[in-house]
Amino acid sequence: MTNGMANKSVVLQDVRKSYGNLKVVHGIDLTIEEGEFVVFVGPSGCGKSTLLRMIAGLEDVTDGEVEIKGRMVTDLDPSERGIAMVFQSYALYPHMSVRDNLAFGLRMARTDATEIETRVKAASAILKIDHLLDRRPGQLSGGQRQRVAIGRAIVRKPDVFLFDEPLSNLDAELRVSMRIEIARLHRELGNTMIYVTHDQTEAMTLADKIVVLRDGRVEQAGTPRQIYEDPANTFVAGFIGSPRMNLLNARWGEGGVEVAGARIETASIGTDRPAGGAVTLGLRPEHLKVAADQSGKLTARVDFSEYLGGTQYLYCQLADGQSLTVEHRSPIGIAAGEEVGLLFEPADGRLFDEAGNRLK
Ligand SMILES: Nc1ncnc2c1ncn2[C@@H]1O[C@H](COP(=O)(O)OP(=O)(O)OP(=O)(O)O)[C@@H](O)[C@H]1O
Repeated sequence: MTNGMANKSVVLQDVRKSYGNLKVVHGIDLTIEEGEFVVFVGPSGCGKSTLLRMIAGLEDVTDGEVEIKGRMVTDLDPSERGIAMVFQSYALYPHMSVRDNLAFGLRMARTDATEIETRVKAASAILKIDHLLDRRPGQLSGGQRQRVAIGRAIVRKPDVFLFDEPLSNLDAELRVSMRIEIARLHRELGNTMIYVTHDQTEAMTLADKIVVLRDGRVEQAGTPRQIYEDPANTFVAGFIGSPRMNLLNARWGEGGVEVAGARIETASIGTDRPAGGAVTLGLRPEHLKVAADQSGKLTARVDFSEYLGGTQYLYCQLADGQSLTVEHRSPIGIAAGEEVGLLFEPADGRLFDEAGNRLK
């Protein structure tokens, strides 16, 4: 039952899930190292919560194996897996004080009373909720409730923390500060954490490893930087990054690709194919710059411009009607209707084949 690999925290082997005839998770293999912060991200319905709940033991696995800290836990109850889960809905007991909410799970597990007190004290200090211990959940703000929910996980001293969109019910400002709190918590506790979100900023800022899911499959797993700079396909390229990466329909030409009548040398992007075939050129908005004199690698008409203070977004159209977003650091006085030349380093471009897979 034990594989002897102490550094592996959670291992999924060909994990599948069906509801009746509906297959929602299609065979996922994933290894999560001890202490890693892993974020499952993907569009609504891609199966992230289902996958997390299968790790937790809240959903049965239709096929495959789940291993936690070298133990096969596929058929074990949630309470036997060494995990603690934090839900979006907080799931606190409304009639109990914060102190009792924190202590409840430990009392059920017949933990010694002094030990309970010590752990409740330590957790509430970490989360700065010591002054709220005698209140009930109804007397707390959303952010405070979520802290209590996280505290309840901490007191159990789990091997693995599981978070299911824990910040979705909070307003934007509080989400940012709680995000930083969770990062700090991970640094302080050093536990393995698995976190589900559809918020790519949370994914990018919290994760050691991001797992991008679509339709019950892993599209790519890697560090935030790998996912951002080396997306495996157009789905990942378009999903991570805001504004989105521009994905332009192009054709192979001589020594490069042709987009909207312009020729882009692709030697530095590292691939070359026979002329005529279709290809997608990916350009991040921040890699495009407006040329001072209208010359440039691409020419575009500005449809709409948004001034954001530190940056300016230009929503443009190329000669062939394809749209393109430019994120201009150092705002410039450009108005809708103007023609602009756009500059970029070809090496910043990313090429994808007709199936959407990255070409190198
Ligand atoms: N109990 C169920 N019965 C049938 N289908 C279900 C059930 N629970 C989930 N599903 C389906 O499984 C798929 C994955 O759902 P899941 O909740 O894991 O997605 P998700 O990526 O977490 O989405 P969201 O971000 O919207 O929460 C969806 O298509 C969903 O409709």
